[in-house]
Amino acid sequence: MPGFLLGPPTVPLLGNAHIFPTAAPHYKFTEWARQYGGIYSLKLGTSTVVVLTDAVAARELLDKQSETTSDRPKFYIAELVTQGKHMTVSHYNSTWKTMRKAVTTILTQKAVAEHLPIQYAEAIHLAYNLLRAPQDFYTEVQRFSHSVILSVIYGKRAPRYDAPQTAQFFHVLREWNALAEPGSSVLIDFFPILKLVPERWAKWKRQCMQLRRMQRAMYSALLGETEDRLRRGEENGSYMEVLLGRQKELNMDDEMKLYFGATMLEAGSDTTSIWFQTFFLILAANSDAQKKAQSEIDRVVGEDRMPTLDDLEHMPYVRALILEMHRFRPNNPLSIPHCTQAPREYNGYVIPPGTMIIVNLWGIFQDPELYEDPEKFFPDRYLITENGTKPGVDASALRHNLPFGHGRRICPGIHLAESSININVMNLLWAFDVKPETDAAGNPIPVDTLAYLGGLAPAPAPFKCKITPRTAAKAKIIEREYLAATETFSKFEVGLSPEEKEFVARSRVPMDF
Ligand code: HEM
Repeated sequence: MPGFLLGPPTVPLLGNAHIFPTAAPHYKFTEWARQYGGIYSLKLGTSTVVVLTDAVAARELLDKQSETTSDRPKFYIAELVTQGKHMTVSHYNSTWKTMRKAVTTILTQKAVAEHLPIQYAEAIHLAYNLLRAPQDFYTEVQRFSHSVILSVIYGKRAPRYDAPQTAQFFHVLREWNALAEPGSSVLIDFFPILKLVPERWAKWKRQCMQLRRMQRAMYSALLGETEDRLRRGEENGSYMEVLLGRQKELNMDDEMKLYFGATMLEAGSDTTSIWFQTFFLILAANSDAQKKAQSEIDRVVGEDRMPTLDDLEHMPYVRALILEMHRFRPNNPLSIPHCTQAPREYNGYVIPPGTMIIVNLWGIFQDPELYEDPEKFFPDRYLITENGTKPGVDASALRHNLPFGHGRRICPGIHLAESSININVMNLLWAFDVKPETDAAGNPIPVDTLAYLGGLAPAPAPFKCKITPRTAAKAKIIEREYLAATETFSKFEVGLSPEEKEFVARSRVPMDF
């Protein structure tokens, strides 16, 4: 006899809407999980939300039954802005399938290996910029992530964060994130009557239209640049060149082409950069783990060269540190919600079609039944057991790429993200010491590792830390490698603004470190 899921008590009409958390919802969802169990439900109006704080349930429903649990929930704001063409939030339909097929061809492990030269070069540029302006680390990691994906997709790099096109991209991205923030958008989805509010009283409708105009102008300009280069016979192997040649075969209309680029740039720029902002935050708070990782890197790499990806297999502690980073502060604490397209039954519970399914990664990774002292940053746990859990615990539903999601919606950028993470973690630990900022009396000002902004992928609230080269010799090696990467960069230094050209030229004048 099927049963119904437990959850917080509801009130007529609203269900749980009056207690639905709008800021940092993963905390409340985790609190409820400890009370109602690893799978419970919430009601928002007439709709149902199921929260999974249980890796087994997530695997059974989202990995194993992926053909009926890969839809995304209704998202009216995204519909207005992108007309259903943004792959990350698009419904599980033919548009999504076309775009997913296109993305899979560029981001396979083999294809990503071909992008490694520009990833290495950008990682060296990141280290070089940190020598010159360490206080800008927060925006510099954004520039790095953006430049890598911009080169892969549009064949041009972003050498400077505050150059007009790059600044505009991050401005539009911030507007989009703010508008799509679960707090503001969820109510419209669950109480559709709000859609009828006329535009003059609904500021969010005007904001959606303005954002749509900004997005279309920006992505049309980028696409136009690629088309012009193609016409001039100046191809440089970017994915948009391939796509323009195979548009008919891939069955993409112009709007899909535009939003395909948008999805990739947004997903590729925001995520990896948040990972690195968190990395600096955690290093500033954990000097012991930092020193342990540095001594392993020094043993494997030495003083005379920078690390390479081949070195990583000889660095168990650094690999453990990366896994612990993903567990301790997952980029998407609630992954990205899925939605059922058919009735499901799990463990005797009924899940109706159209149910939003949220995987509470935060709650899973902070579960004291699974992890010893889960609130402690402790990379060694991944040296003790494969999944970092307490010895003897059933961890068969955990996997190292759990922070990248589930089933057919699993992050297609996983290989690109992993190479960026692996290269930079080794480089940065090899090259720099990261410490808390000090006050006027020289006392360290502790960082707050729980101070985060909002959104589905919350970034650490801006913070200060001290990033200093570990030795002058290492600084010189970074500079040498940066100058040697000029040839790799030059292929992607196309269509640069005067500010960017001037910046690039200035950055290639050797400094006295
Ligand atoms: C630290 C880095 C990253 C993390 C932790 C991450 C995590 C995620 C997660 C949790 C999802 C949702 C999966 C699901 O619905 O089950 C996702 C989706 C997605 N990610 Fe990533 N991601 C990262 C980097 C990237 C990069 C570099 C790219 C692009 C180059 C990318 C492109 C995408 C796209 C396009 C989707 C939507 C997939 C779909 O809906 O079918 N991600 N990512």
